[in-house]
Amino acid sequence: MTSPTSTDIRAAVLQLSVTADKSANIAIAVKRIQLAKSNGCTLAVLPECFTTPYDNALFRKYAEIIPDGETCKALSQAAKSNKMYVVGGSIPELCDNKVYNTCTVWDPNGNLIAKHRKVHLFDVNIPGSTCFKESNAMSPGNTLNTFQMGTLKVGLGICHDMRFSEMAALYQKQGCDLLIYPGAFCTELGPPHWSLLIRFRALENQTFVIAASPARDTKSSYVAWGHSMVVDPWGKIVEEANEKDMDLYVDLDFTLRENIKRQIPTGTQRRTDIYDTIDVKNTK
Ligand SMILES: NC(=O)CC(=O)C(=O)O
Repeated sequence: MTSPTSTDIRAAVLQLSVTADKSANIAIAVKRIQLAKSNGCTLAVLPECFTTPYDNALFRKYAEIIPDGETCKALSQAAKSNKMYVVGGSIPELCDNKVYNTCTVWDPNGNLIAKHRKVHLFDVNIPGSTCFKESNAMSPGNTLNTFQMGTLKVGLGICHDMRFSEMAALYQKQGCDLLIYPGAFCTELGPPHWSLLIRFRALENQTFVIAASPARDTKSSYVAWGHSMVVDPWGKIVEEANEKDMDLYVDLDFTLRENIKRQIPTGTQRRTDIYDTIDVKNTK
C-alpha cells in the first residue's frame, strides 16, 4: 500500500480538438502541456486518440511504434522539458503488424514508465443509436497497468474499460489512489453513462478519477461527448468541462481519500469469504 500523506497534485486535463493532421494535433498537445506547467500543474492528462480521428478506417494509417514514433518522442520531450508527468491519452500503436489503442505515461525525466493497451474494445450495436466495432481495426491489450507518481499509485484504463468495475476494483486492491481514463464517449452514450460511470468508479473504490475526452467536433464521423472531468473519492465532480476545446486545472487533495477510507472502511469490510474479484493472471 502507498501512503499518500503529503502528496497533493495539480492535474491538467487537456480536452483537445482532434483534427486529421496528426503532426498538428501533437504540436497542440505539446503547447497545452507547457501551458499546464505555467499554471502550476505537475500532471497532464491527454484524451483517447488525440492524434487521430476516432475512425476504424484511419487507425492503422496513423499508428506508430512505441517508443520510437513521432508522438512518443514529442511527449517524452514535453514531459522532460516541463518536468511533469504526462499521461499520453492514447494513440494507435503498431506492433507485430497489429494495432492497439495504447496509453503511454512519461515521467519528469522523459522516461516511459507505463503503457496500457485498451483491454475492452468498443464493440456495441444499438440500433438507431450507436454501432461501432473497434475490434475490426484494433487488438485488445491483456494486462492491467499502474504507475507510481511519487507516493501515489495510479491505475490506467481507456474509455470502454471504465464500464468494467472488476478492473477498477483490482486497481483499488493494488492500492491505487487515482484512476485515469482517457476516453471518447459519443454523443449518444455520453449523456446517459459517462458521468455516472466515472462517479461510480470513484465512489466504489474511494479513489480520485480523471477522465479526459477530446473536444466535440460535430463534423467528424464520430462525435465525442467531451465533458472531461475529475471526480473525488466521495463521488463528487470536482471539475467538469463542457463540450468545447478547453483545459481543466484541478488540485487533488489526497488527505480526503485517507479520511474517507477511515470513515467508511469498505476496503477492509469486503466479505471475500462470500465473493471476490481476482487478478486471474497473477493468481495461481
Ligand atoms: N469509445 C469507447 O471506447 C467507449 C464508449 O464510447 C462507450 O460508450 O463505452
